[in-house]
Amino acid sequence: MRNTTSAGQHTSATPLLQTVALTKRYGTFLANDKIDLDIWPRQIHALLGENGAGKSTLVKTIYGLVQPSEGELRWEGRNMVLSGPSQARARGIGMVFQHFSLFDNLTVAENVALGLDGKESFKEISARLERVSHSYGLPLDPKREVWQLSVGERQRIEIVRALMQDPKFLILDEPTAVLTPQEADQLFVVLERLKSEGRAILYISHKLEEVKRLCDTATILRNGKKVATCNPKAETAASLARMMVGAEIKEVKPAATREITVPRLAIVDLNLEPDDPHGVHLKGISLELRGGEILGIAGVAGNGQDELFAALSGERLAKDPGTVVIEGIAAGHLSISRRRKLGAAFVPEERLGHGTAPRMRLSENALLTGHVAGNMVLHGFVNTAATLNAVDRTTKTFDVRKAKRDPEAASLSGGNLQKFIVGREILRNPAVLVVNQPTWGVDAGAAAVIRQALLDLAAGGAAVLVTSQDIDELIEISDRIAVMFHGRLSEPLPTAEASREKLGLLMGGSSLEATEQAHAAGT
Ligand SMILES: Nc1ncnc2c1ncn2[C@@H]1O[C@H](COP(=O)(O)OP(=O)(O)OP(=O)(O)O)[C@@H](O)[C@H]1O
Repeated sequence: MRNTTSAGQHTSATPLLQTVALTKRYGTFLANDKIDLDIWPRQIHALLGENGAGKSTLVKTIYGLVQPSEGELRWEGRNMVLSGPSQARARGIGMVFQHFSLFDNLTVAENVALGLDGKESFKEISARLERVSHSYGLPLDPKREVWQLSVGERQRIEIVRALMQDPKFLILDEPTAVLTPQEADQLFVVLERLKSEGRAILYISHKLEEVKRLCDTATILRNGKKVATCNPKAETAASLARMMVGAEIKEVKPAATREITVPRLAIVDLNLEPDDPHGVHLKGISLELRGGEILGIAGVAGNGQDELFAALSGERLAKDPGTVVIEGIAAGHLSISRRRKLGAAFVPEERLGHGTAPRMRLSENALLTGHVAGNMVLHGFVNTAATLNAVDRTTKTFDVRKAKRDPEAASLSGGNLQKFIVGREILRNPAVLVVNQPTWGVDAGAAAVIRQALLDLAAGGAAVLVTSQDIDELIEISDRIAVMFHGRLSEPLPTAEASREKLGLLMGGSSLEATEQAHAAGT
């Protein structure tokens, strides 16, 4: 499959895949508008655009999940009509989705077997899974159950499952959004190898620096239309962002003065056994967060961040009420609504299912978390005007793009749903905000809006606890940063002292490991 020279010119006559004037309408809304795209073998092709620009719609059409309204798909120069993903896979098109489609209670091998169309025995699938995963440097234990795995490992399953079908063309939708810098580096090695094997890759990402580093070509969509194709290596992150947005992106500015006030959130020696035998045990976590402050928690996914969120939000109750203190009130035993009534707001990492009910309209979702504080329920009746008003306000402030005023949550693009959830909670003006991965999947412009809103919320007197895998984000907005590792939290560092390198080492457990050993020796 040698089709490009080292200089990057194509030596094959026809692209591997072409979209010709590809158009997708939802009602009167044009999600994709006459898009022409050429993908060549041995090419890593970026697909860029703001949230809602039409990237997922385009790749879902190429993968047979969405039927185009007009236009044509061509595979190796010939017209291709796909009635579903299995037909796409049969041609050699693989896809790794932004949201994983894995069953938590099944093993790695069982999950992979479910996604394969072939007729291999389960034993053969397990053996091949182990072989393929090791050969690409993405080791997986076929026998482990998915709920035991970190986000990075779960994504590895999706990638290995796609690779087991020996694809000629692999689509990845924001693969590094939930990865640490080290995990992302590992993934890039795999992608370079796939490219050198002659495969083509279509890569959706909002991280422009990584696109510059990895991709040979970039196609940029805006409002459903293709607006440019360029060599990202010859662009700057700012010039790529400008092409996506059609304007300059605003810089995030901390308030000139921020008054640090009273303690609003305290965690006092929180020890929590996991729900399940393989979850993370929270050990001796203590911190105090005052009004006006943003505290960042960095860490590789799966080190207790989800367990800490559950303990703070009230999804998990603590034995001792005094381990979680909100606005001076011992709250460890209180339900999530009672904690909300104290002035706290919570934004979980998982958008669909956890952050929103996917099949409910946005206004109904607004009611779910807003009813305790707002005027959304009057005399026992839902005040529809108030719930719609909350949707409109969030939409306007956070530029949530959607096809109609009050659609089902699941119909929003990933980034727009994230903007809606984070925006909904910020606009409630909480005294304490606990947010996990605030800008996961959000485009550069919208990420700046969300970060600015978090800074403004703190400037207005709230205490903000942000957990993120994006170290640069934490450095940009936090006053102090702590690192989670194996269920323990490091002493927070003032951000001025928290370099990328230092945090990276702490995330790998460098100094916390010593603390753990000391604890182990002492017990
Ligand atoms: N099933 C659907 N019904 C109605 N509208 C839809 C549907 N699917 C997508 N849309 C709309 O089409 C537009 C494009 O969505 P798409 O998911 O392709 O965007 P995207 O560029 O992938 O965004 P993101 O970066 O946020 O993932 C959005 O405005 C979305 O609301």
